[in-house]
Amino acid sequence: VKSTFPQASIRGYDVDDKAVKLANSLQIIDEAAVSLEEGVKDADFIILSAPVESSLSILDQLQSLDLKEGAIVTDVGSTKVSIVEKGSELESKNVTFIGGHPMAGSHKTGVEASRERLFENAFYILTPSNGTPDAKLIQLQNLLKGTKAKFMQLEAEEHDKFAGLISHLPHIIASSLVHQVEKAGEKDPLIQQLAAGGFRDITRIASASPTMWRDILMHNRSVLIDMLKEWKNRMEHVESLLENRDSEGIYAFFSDAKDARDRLPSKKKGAMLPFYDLFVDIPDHPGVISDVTALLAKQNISITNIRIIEAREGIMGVLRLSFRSESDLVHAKGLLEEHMYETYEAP
Ligand SMILES: NC(=O)C1=CN([C@@H]2O[C@H](COP(=O)(O)OP(=O)(O)OC[C@H]3O[C@@H](n4cnc5c(N)ncnc54)[C@H](O)[C@@H]3O)[C@@H](O)[C@H]2O)C=CC1
Ligand SMILES: O=C(O)C(=O)Cc1ccc(O)cc1
Repeated sequence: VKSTFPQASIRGYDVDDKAVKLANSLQIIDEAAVSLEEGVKDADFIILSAPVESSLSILDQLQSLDLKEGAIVTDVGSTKVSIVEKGSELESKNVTFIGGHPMAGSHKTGVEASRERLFENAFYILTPSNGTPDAKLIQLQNLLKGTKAKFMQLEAEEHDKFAGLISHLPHIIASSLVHQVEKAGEKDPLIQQLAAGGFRDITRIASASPTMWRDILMHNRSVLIDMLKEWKNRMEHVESLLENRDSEGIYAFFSDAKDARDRLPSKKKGAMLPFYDLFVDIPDHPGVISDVTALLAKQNISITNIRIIEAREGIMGVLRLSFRSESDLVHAKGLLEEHMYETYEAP
């Protein structure tokens, strides 16, 4: 928002004080509000970015708070039907609710996982309802144009079906795989050590916030129940291919999946790329940053992003280094600790 509207003032509120403080010191917000009430009064736009169940509770609270006439409220939740239904109640206050879902992110949570270009080239779904004035929809897209996302309008029901299939079901499957390996690992701890490569790729998302995912499942229940039935049928099909030693069928199972996977539109820079962050405490004296980067360069560890956080005069600053892979991160951490730097990873 700031890149397009430098004059805009962004007020942030979170039930967790630490989150607001960090957002303030990273200059993601201009001002911390002490309460929801203070945060929303006079606001032209209100963006809810809490887990779905919490956003529903915030929408309830907004009903009894003073809001500016004509204000636009939107959210970024991963499910839309229940949110859009609750949001429409704000019409009685002359406030427009438009559901939103930027379809990009990562398995990381918290303010520290925010990125200016996170939504670049990603689809940003908006779910206006029949009564949503066109002018309000245009105003919201205009506000968000600095994200450089590709806006798309969907019905809330349609959204929940699509997101269920491409995001929520895969999340359940990833977490189930981790459970299966964890269970087997109780008997045979070597299994966990061997779980690398493909297993880590396919299960990365299982490291995401359990609160966020509980809420997503609770609010896309019926869609996911149907999809799990279909999934179980598919697994039974694989099982029967194995039981029947159907080598041709097994080949076709993989070959058809490969063809379909290879036809998917390619990933564009900026969208859905995982990142691995390491935070390094840096004393406030010249040359420290070049020392850190030189140490990593000598070991051929590439940094994909670097940012200095909270470097005010006279205090210890924090350097955020982003890497392409977890192994680069682990390597860098070891190296910097050997050189007496204090490091820590984002939760
Ligand atoms: N993580 C991701 O990759 C993506 C997440 N989303 C959606 O965005 C929303 C937020 O997700 P994240 O930013 O990842 O979660 P997060 O856990 O990083 O942030 C959520 C924040 O909401 C705060 N919060 C909870 N209840 C609150 C309340 N009643 N009032 C004020 N603040 C409250 C929490 O303290 C926390 O700081 C979720 O609805 C999620 O479905 C959408 C696209 C991508
Ligand atoms: O980690 C990833 O790759 C994601 O896909 C993150 C994500 C999680 C939830 C969403 O609704 C959208 C994106």
